[in-house]
Amino acid sequence: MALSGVRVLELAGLAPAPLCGMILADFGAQVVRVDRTPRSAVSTDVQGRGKRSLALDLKRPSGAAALRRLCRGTDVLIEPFRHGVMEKLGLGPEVLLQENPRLIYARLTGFGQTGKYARSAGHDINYLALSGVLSKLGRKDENPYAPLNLLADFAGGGVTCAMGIVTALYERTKSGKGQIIDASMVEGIAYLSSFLWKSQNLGLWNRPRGENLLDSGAPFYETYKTSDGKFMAVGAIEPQFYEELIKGLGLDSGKLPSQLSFSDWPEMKKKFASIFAQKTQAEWCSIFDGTDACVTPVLSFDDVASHQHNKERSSFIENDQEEISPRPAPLLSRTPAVPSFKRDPFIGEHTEEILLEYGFTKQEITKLYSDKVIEFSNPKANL
Ligand SMILES: C[C@H](CCC[C@H](C)C(=O)SCCNC(=O)CCNC(=O)[C@H](O)C(C)(C)COP(=O)(O)OP(=O)(O)OC[C@H]1O[C@@H](n2cnc3c(N)ncnc32)[C@H](O)[C@@H]1OP(=O)(O)O)[C@H]1CC[C@H]2[C@@H]3[C@H](O)C[C@@H]4C[C@H](O)CC[C@]4(C)[C@H]3C[C@H](O)[C@]12C
Repeated sequence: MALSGVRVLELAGLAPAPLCGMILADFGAQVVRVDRTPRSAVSTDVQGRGKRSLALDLKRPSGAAALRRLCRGTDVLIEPFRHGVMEKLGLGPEVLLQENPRLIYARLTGFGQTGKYARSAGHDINYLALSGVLSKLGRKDENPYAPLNLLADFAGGGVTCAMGIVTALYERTKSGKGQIIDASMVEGIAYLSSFLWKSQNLGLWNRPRGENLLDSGAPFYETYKTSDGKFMAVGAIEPQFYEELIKGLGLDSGKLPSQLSFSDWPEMKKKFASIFAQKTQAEWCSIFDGTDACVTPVLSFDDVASHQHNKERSSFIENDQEEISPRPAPLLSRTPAVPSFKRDPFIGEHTEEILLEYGFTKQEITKLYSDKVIEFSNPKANL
């Protein structure tokens, strides 16, 4: 796999850092999640695929010293705390990079390492708000609306940080040097929104929220309810595709206002809605599948894996526990990701084997254990 041989330590965090670690593990890196001890009964990390767990108390001097030692033998550290936490533990980048100049120290936070909010708590919605993007999301006359925690946590956070890590790993092949990555989710999501900034001059966003081309203003870029309570998604932007949509709906474009007549959009939406409400989702699929009308079913999580297209591409996978989840993307032709099919690790499940691998002796491990700095988990006790 592309990242095989890369050693990663991921300090356990909430949502973005676990995704970042899972991406690296899916593409072949050896990812160790450093969990807290005393451990809670169950890990809250649902993105532990392919990782192993080491339970280590970083607040104890010997625990922090153990992490320093682990960092000397690792390529990447992913750190998910607000600014100042690592410094307080004596584990700031100056210390760790001095001991291992090849280390890539990835700091994945909401607000970044500097600035007024660097030490403030926050979550996805706050980062999205500060990036400016939240102000664009939502329907007409409604409050701004955050699409779950997908944008800041995962796109602007986990994925962007993984890109930073892979870029730094590539650069290191030339310089031999590591570096610090300051991955702010506010900036990650702002960067992802470059298109919105750059397209302002095209007049795409001149109207209030919810009245523009791609923000649910246009009738041809909308979801519509079907007679069986499901939905269809319509994205017929280009005139030739719009024409196919009109045909599929049984309308005559000669008798309709022009596609880009903004003032007619609200009425056109009502018309489209009443037509979509007359057939089931399956009926609409049989009309639109195989056309260029850009009309697709809005699939539920129950239906998505069995949809013919997704099945043909094996886009979803099932692990040993019969849990279905998305296959890693993108597909690399020679060295594709090979996700683990095993269950996620229990906290502390691999403490001993990891420490041995990183050069700790049995005696050192026993001492850390008797000092309650590390913890082991017996998987059978968790079943
Ligand atoms: C799914 C829920 C999560 C949703 C997340 C969401 C919407 C997000 O936006 S996540 C993005 C959050 N932001 C960031 O990650 C940015 C950077 N981080 C931060 O800003 C902060 O970390 C913070 C604000 C997120 C949290 O602040 P906090 O004060 O708690 O932490 P820090 O200041 O960073 O300091 C960390 C301290 O911890 C010490 N530490 C760390 N590691 C160790 C260690 N190994 N040993 C010792 N000590 C350690 C460190 O030293 C710091 O100490 P100090 O403060 O003294 O300096 C899920 C959210 C809640 C989940 C549910 C919940 O857990 C209950 C159930 C549990 C059960 O097991 C499973 C079901 C649950 C219902 C569970 C379900 C879900 O997972 C949640 C709902």
